Amino acid sequence: MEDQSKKYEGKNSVIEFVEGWDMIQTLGEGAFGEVKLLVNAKTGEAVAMKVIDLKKHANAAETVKKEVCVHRMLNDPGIIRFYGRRENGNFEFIFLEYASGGELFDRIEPDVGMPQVEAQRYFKQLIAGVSYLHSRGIAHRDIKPENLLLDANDNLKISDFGMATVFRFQGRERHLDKRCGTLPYIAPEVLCRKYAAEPADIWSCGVVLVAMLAGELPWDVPSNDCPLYTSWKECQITRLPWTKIDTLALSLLRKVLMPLPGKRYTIQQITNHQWFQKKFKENMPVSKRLCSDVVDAGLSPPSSDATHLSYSQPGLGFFSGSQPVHQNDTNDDQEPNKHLPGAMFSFSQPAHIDDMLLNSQLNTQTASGSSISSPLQRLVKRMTRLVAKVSCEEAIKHLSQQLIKLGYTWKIHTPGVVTISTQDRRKMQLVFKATVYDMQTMVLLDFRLSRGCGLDFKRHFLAIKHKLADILCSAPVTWSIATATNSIP
Ligand SMILES: Nc1ncnc2c1ncn2[C@@H]1O[C@H](COP(=O)(O)OP(=O)(O)OP(=O)(O)O)[C@@H](O)[C@H]1O
Repeated sequence: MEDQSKKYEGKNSVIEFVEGWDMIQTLGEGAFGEVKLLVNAKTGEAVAMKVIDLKKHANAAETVKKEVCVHRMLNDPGIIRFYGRRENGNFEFIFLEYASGGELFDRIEPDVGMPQVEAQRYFKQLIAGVSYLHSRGIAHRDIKPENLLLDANDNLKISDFGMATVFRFQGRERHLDKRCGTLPYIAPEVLCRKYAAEPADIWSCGVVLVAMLAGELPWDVPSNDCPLYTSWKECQITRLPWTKIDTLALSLLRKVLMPLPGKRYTIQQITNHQWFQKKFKENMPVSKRLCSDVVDAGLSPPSSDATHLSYSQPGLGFFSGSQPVHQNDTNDDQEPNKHLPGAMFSFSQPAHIDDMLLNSQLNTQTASGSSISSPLQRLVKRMTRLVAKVSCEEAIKHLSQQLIKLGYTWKIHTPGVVTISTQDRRKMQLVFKATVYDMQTMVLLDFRLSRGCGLDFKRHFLAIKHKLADILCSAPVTWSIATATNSIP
């Protein structure tokens, strides 16, 4: 088959990955590579593709094999669907259900969190997903808001099975001993002894709940040399973040974040708890919020319900007709583009359906002239994007100057991508990237976390945003739509 990808090489265009499937944007970055969005130019179907550079890390191949092995066993609405994998040279490609709502992490406002009603909804879905995993004998071992994705209907999906393992097989359960996870979310027993799988995941869910209700993490690490943790153990709840959380939620957290795993609440007990069952008053239904955002922007409301505003998801073997991807196949017939997309996408010459839709969102009109109702529209408050009123070059220049003033270390490896390095509040490495996109009528600065604490990343983002005030659009008419849409790059 002709390698169509060659046609689209170049940093200023959308790249066709395999025939009919365009690589639109980078969705995120992980330890072993990037996650890209693939869209079928004809049908609009969307797929997330995890690209793993097997040569980059010594243990990448083994880790990925295990991840695939676990993930392909799972089939539940609360879990990101696994479609298949493909290997090509040094790269492994994993095809996954696309979660167009982004990360749960993006819904948490630093130091604030989110309304209880929303936190409860996400927590219920998280617990349902974890319950399914445990019923299949799988422990996730890295539950945190960055690994909890949201679909077009704002439903939570557990993702990233890189640390997952089987703890129960044919009715026989084993204790785990691998110390893995992310320190602030990890259960205390994981750090010091063999541990039971289920209570350890449940603990991490509790920390996610704290992050949702308070917008901050309760401790750096649950060990006795961390004063914030020891004070929790001693039931001292008269300080932050506990003072931000209401009594009923706190009473649940006391049981979920119970240091002794044997005394910790089980999923059954969590679901029976009053806070879990309480009917909180809705602030405003999502669909109403969607309409009011549109009205705020001076635009006509969408014709369809928010629940329909998504890409459709292909079934297994979504390349059928050209190149089927079976879950355990390695298929080299179609050469994936080795040159993964560069930065500085330009949408000035839309050649694909996606480009038109992207532009239509910004212009509030679809190519056919109808008002906002494209299936790509998603109401996602991505808080780490900015719109500049200057050119790409000026935006980068200004950003670089401000980064120097603020004392950051930064580099430009790829044109249009500024990589910023610093330390988080725990003195751990924090790396994030600012990618500058030319959107024809405006310049978009998209900040994304590469490594480190997500909440600290947001704090740094706000400091940088403040310094960039001079070059930012204050209130463009289309901005609430643009920011609210996860479909722009
Ligand atoms: N299916 C998906 N749909 C949309 N975005 C996704 C999807 N999968 C991953 N992402 C984005 O890419 C990011 C990195 O993905 P993921 O965590 O799976 O990679 P990883 O290499 O396993 O990362 P980690 O370093 O956490 O192990 C996610 O946090 C998310 O923002």
